[in-house]
Amino acid sequence: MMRGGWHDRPLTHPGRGSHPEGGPHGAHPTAPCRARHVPAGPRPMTAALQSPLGAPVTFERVSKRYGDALAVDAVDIDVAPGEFFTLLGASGSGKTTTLMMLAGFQMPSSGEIRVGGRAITHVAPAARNVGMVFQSYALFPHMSVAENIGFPLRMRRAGGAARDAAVARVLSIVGLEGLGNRYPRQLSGGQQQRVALARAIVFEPPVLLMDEPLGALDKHLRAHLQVEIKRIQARLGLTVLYVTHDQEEALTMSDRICIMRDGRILQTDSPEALYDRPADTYVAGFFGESNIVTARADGDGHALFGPARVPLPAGVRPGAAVDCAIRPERISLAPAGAPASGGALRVPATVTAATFVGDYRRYELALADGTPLSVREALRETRAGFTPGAAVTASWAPGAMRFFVDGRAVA
Ligand SMILES: Nc1ncnc2c1ncn2[C@@H]1O[C@H](COP(=O)(O)OP(=O)(O)OP(=O)(O)O)[C@@H](O)[C@H]1O
Repeated sequence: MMRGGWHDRPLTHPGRGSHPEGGPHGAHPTAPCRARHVPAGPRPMTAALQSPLGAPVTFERVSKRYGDALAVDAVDIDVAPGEFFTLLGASGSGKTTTLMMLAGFQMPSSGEIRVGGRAITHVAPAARNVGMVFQSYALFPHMSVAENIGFPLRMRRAGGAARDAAVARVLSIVGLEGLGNRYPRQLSGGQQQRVALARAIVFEPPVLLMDEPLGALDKHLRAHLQVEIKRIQARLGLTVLYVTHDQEEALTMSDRICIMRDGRILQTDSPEALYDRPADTYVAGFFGESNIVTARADGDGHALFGPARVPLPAGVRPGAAVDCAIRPERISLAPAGAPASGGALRVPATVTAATFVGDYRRYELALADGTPLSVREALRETRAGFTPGAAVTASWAPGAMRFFVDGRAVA
């Protein structure tokens, strides 16, 4: 929705799963249900129709308490101008509450939020100038597509010609040229979500909030719109705060991802860093798979991963229980007895299961002492796959391993 303003929205708060004319977001009973009124927009229309750069967004020690429950616990977030920033976490981790505090629909219990360097914690939603898109499209059913998209501009008293031009422009940006006269009920789910996106960006807000915007769409359409949203965001230079619980979506779309759990931020990093250097076992478990063996550190800086003796990072004290992790795709397989490549850890194993999964093969192995190991091998035309019972050597670079003590990564 537009500018986060109560005036800009259908009469109910368009939370996930809610219909524009239906009940408010169940998890947010305090959401606004005000009648529309014409706001004093923060910028004159002429400025709003120029292309602005995205604004930086800062949360400083922001908490939100509902009664006894701490939904968001002293979070610090810094989003750069034009950055695609994703909040990712399990259900109830505080993602939506964080977004709603930025939109102005929830008031922080403590801390400060700034947009473009300006403290907005006590600024009314209408004056925050953020665009919003929700899983439920929250379109006005009695308005045409063009009227829906032009609505925020009308609320900002944009003249007819300027409004028509802006609507035509965003219709083209979201790929809906020619559909301006249709009504929402005459559109597919994906098209309706494009209208919602067009409506959120028509006044060119420097910050766009998206809360599970693709959650209602099928997988194929999701993938398509993910690319579209990224394209539009890059083209307009918008700062995007995006909420999802889909890790693949987060990895594909984000410049940085902030992992939330129980209202806290566990790690904020690039997708690559989160995948390769998770700060703890929870984050490691969030993305992809890992083979994890818990072992005792010996007095010589090593631990046994099954039968393999692996070097540990400096700083692991002797006797500590260490979770030693290696991702399935970092392991190579060769027939037993094949020449060794230098530097790799090499472990004899037996294939217990082999599965063809299209672009890769997945193997389950048993190491000599029975330790199970999953391997994911990209298909190579030059070699046939191994079959169950085959004797193989599994190998990987020691540097590909990650180690955790008491759940925290040790580097
Ligand atoms: N209005 C409210 N009153 C009381 N508790 C609330 C309210 N809104 C959210 N909560 C609680 O705050 C916590 C965080 O909720 P929030 O909706 O932010 O999580 P989320 O990560 O967005 O979850 P989901 O992915 O399921 O939407 C949850 O425990 C939730 O039950």
